[in-house]
Amino acid sequence: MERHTTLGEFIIENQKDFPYAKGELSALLSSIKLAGKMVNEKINKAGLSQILGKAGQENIQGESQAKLDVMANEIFVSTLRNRGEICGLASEELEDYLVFEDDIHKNAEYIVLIDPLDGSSNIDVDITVGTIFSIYRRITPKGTKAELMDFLQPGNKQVAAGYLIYGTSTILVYTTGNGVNGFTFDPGIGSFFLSHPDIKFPPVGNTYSVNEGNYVHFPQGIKKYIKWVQELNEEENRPFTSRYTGSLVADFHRNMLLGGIYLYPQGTTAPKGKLRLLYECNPMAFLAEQAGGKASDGFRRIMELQPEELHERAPFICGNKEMVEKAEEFMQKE
Ligand SMILES: O=P(O)(O)OC[C@H]1O[C@](O)(COP(=O)(O)O)[C@@H](O)[C@@H]1O
Ligand SMILES: [Mg+2]
Ligand SMILES: [Mg+2]
Repeated sequence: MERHTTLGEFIIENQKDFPYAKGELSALLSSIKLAGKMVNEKINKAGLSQILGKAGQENIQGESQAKLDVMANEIFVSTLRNRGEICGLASEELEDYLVFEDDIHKNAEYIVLIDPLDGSSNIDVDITVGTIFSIYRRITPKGTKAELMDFLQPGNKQVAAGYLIYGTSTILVYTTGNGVNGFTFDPGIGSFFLSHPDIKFPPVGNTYSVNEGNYVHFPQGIKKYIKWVQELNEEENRPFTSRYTGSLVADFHRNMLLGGIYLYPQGTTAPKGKLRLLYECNPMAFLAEQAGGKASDGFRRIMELQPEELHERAPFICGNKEMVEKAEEFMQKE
């Protein structure tokens, strides 16, 4: 019988990538895995347990929170708080970052940023959703309280990033800067097993993911790029296929496995786009680059952007390298 590597084993085996590792990052990844299992369990029976629908309150971004947004956030915050590997946490669902002040946490090395439930508009209609996480080493000295500067680091300082996708099966995909690997959850055994080793974007892609309903608001460059992908050109395999789920994690995952590009550009109604730089764009950009793809705001590498606010947004173009460069070409021409 073929032996599948568990996520736990893989994390430990790959600790050697970090010569000075003391196991804190491995323990933190295991905590994220545990919280992911708990959220997965809730999502799988969402329709039966009164956790569909709105929570009746808004988050800092003025979005009405789904009950599952709040629940997933609580699960991640309590799991990560109780296991002492981080000194602070920031979340899409929390106005301000959390500082964990007791001694264990104060001496912790890492901070985490999360989008506890990505694709919230799809929860009640049983379409794939996800969780996104990004991990940094703190800047402030150990033994002190975490500060805003620990969170406002550019994406190229991430030590790890990943997502959980709650779809036909539940998969945890992550990178620590040595490639991207995916692990499928086996509910019968209760463990994640390596199912997608060393994921790379295929050489070419022909799928584009964008909310065309916003077309009228898009910048000229993006309008012209979308027209270009829709033109007939058999040699270049155009027109491309349009696929857009309304869940960044689901569209990114499909495009990384099958080839494609995801775009959430700025627009007249959203001058900086919709997606949040720190816990949506940066982690996906790290994964994309590690899988041979690219992520930009149309002009600059996402991972070089210097964040100024916790919940700031950024235009986001991410996918196969050539496809992103083509979109950038149209943006820069304009
Ligand atoms: O409905 P729109 O405007 O196309 O936005 C969909 C995008 O917004 C998001 O839902 C934003 O994420 P959240 O659900 O975590 O707020 C992405 O997952 C998705 O790609
Ligand atoms: Mg999101
Ligand atoms: Mg969310």
